[in-house]
Amino acid sequence: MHNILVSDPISAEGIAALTNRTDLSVDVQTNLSPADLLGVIGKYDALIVRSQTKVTKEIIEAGSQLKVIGRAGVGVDNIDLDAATEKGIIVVNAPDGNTMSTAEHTFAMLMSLSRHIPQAYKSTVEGNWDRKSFKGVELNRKTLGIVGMGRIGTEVSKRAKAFNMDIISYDPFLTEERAEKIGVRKGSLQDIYKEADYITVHTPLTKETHHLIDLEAFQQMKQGVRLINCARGGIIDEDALVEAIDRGIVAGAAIDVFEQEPPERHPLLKRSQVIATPHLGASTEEAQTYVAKDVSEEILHILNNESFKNAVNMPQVPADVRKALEPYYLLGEKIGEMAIQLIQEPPHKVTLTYAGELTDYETESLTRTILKGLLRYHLGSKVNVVNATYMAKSYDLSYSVEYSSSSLDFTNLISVRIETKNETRTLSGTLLSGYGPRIIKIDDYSIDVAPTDHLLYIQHLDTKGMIGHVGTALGEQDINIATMQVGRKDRGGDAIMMITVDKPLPKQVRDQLEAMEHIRSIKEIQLS
Ligand SMILES: NC(=O)C1=CN([C@@H]2O[C@H](COP(=O)(O)OP(=O)(O)OC[C@H]3O[C@@H](n4cnc5c(N)ncnc54)[C@H](O)[C@@H]3O)[C@@H](O)[C@H]2O)C=CC1
Ligand SMILES: O=C(O)C(=O)COP(=O)(O)O
Repeated sequence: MHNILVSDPISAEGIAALTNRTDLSVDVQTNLSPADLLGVIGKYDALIVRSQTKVTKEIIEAGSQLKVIGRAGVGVDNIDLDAATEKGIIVVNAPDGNTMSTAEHTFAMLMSLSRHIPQAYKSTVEGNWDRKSFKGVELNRKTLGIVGMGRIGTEVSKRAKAFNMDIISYDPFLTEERAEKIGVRKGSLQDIYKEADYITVHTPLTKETHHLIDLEAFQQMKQGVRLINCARGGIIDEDALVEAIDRGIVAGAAIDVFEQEPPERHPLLKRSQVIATPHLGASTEEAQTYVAKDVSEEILHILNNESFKNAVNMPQVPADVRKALEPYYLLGEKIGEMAIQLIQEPPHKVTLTYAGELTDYETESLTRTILKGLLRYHLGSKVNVVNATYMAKSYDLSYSVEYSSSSLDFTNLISVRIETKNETRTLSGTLLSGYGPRIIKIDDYSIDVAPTDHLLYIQHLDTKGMIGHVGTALGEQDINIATMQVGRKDRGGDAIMMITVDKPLPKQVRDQLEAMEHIRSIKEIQLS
């Protein structure tokens, strides 16, 4: 039974996929204080939030069972992503469900701002009939600057075009081709400041976008510019906006989101040029149902160990790539697990090489799986594909990935080279059609071994009788040999045996083998 906590108001219809399940327990508790949440989070496997709940490092650390945090919406700035990644908790969002609603809200704000609708409404219901104070401006033939041309920015641009606006946009990922296709001009932030009559922001709130629009930016803007923020409080510096309004640079601002929510008597709210809504961009029947449905589906997939698509703290793996790589994940994990057991000292560098048909795929997810196998051996189950690269870095283990055209006549090949201060070991494996994962090379020795639970790797001198001696020693202690592979470099030189046995070796057998003449080293390899 998995326990799920929903800590912000969410569409009941949207989460029906979770609440209808008898194998899940879903608690909806939308009035928890941070202290309450801290007290209860320990028993939940999944947490679903909107923008209200602040999922801090402290909450994440107290979430000892947490596997997934679902954001029923887009912005994840209320979730400490680094803390979640460090703990191996997947964070998923619902990136598409509220695009239309937020674009429409932005447009409602743009129009309200131009025609002073909120101010005029207030005046009218107060009994006035003031037709002079609320003279507006047309959108027709005005220039709209859009900062952030993602999903919402693009939908806003379509609506603005229908109003015959000229659109100039800045987004680090906006190419000339895409700009042309959407029918907007690509420009810099400075171009926008110089030319725009209206500026609307649609970026996430990040370190880079925090106070992106500050006093210096306002000083470059056209006198009488109007601003809209339906993205995140903090992208526009609120104090600078107040100053820009007071200096007459900004003629009006429409604000849906605030640096602190609720904004508690911020001077902005005292300016008659400012209209505001309480973070309503995504608040429609439709958007709330879509985002809740999307995030519920993702949570179900994650709790059932199925593939999912909207993780924000690990790479997205398209379904076709995941399907193609699925059988390699097991091979990769086993190779990682074996490689770490071949070395005697802490590793400082790992090089992964993919060859054959693996070079056709984006292999980041496979890399994470190999690192997971490698790190788990010492660090345990706290390592998973979400935090594998983070964990590697935090243990000063650098890793790199190479693609090779040489796959040693196999259709696919994964090699791991693991380096310590004094040793370098390499291990290669392949997925043999019809046979599954095989280890086909250790250092310079070719072998053919299935990565089963108990392996015995013996380095010895190539001399007669070795196989018999080892076989007899194991047999006498009731250790059954399932398979045995031998390999040598040169006649009479270094040789290896790779033996698969049915159970771990008792210490006395190990000691006995180690004491045997011509045996150089014995390594027991346990795979999970
Ligand atoms: N008011 C509300 O209720 C809602 C607010 N939002 C906010 O709107 C934001 C945008 O949402 P989407 O369009 O769905 O996200 P998106 O991810 O589709 O688009 C964001 C765009 O911002 C661009 N960007 C990032 N840094 C930038 C920078 N420094 N300058 C210019 N562009 C930059 C990205 O390249 C991307 O194209 C969200 O991050 C969220 O914070 C989203 C939904 C509802
Ligand atoms: O999706 C987003 O980023 C939003 O800002 C919507 O926030 P909300 O879910 O309405 O609290």
